Amino acid sequence: MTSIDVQDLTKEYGATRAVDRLTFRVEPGRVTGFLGPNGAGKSTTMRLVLGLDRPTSGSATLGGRAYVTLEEPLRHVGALLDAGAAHGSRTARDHLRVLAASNRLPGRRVDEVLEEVGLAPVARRRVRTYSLGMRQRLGIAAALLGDPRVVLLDEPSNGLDPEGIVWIRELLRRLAREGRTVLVSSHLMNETASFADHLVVLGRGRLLADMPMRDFIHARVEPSVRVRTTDGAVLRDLLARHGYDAVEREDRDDGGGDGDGSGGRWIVRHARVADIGRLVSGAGLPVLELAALDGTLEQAYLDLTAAETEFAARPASPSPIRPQEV
Ligand SMILES: Nc1ncnc2c1ncn2[C@@H]1O[C@H](COP(=O)(O)OP(=O)(O)OP(=O)(O)O)[C@@H](O)[C@H]1O
Repeated sequence: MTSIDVQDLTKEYGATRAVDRLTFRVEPGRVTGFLGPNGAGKSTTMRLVLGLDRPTSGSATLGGRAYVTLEEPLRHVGALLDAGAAHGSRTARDHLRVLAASNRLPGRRVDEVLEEVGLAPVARRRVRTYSLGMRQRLGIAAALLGDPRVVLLDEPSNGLDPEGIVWIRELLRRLAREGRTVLVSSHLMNETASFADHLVVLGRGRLLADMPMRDFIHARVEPSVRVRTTDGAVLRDLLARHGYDAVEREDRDDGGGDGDGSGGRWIVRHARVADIGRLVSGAGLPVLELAALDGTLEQAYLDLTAAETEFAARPASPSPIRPQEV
């Protein structure tokens, strides 16, 4: 199995330390989301892993080997770093055929990956006529060409239409199921939440988090419960007697209640759905609605990176944050 190992990695550009003593491992068989604010060092780290730049110190290896020592590297590692990398005057098919030939890959792989990324019908068009999303698909085709064990994708959803976004999500999940090592950078938190199992988060070149996505969210966003019963006042007193901090939330649609005289929904902070359900039904109150409010990756991420964002356009959000009251 091929992991990516980043060990004490540092990269300086003049006075800028883009990557700062970074150590983490990307394991096979899962999708690792690579997150961090603009300028955090994600692309630089990927470039160092791919041997496109030399570290100032430390190392980045694939299955224990530096990229530059790999023969026919596309057979080991596929990467999408810059969707504009293909030559505009070439057709997509020719672009891939050149790549395949230089890595001694069979020509049939070109047609297979063009089919896989949905570009087969336009494969003979020049790349300069491609839209951003089509170029992105071509970059992904190039990454998959050598059937590699390791896949690194920098912002793969960039420019993709909704169908393309669903497609990339399913592709990433499948690559992980096949036991490949998949590292994907993104600024789209909902997207990342839909495909990542694990997260590596950077801030100003340093490692801020390296953990399962679920743990990352649970550690930062307090769990809450949404509940509605036939009698809001009785519910409020009951919850208060048991020490729960609950607030009534006006319904957005009709300004309160569902026409059944029950009042609005209550959001109970620091609560688990089983505890609130037991309490309310134990008191004999009919439950009209009961739901766990899970924190989102976006909330957890913003909480962590608020202090790390070099180019923040607004003040940091208060902490701790609550799940979205949807
Ligand atoms: N070739 C370079 N020369 C000088 N500085 C660079 C170079 N490449 C990156 N940097 C600097 O290194 C830091 C990290 O940049 P990097 O592109 O790795 O961040 P990133 O996390 O990928 O950001 P983004 O999310 O905006 O793509 C930034 O301060 C950037 O300006």
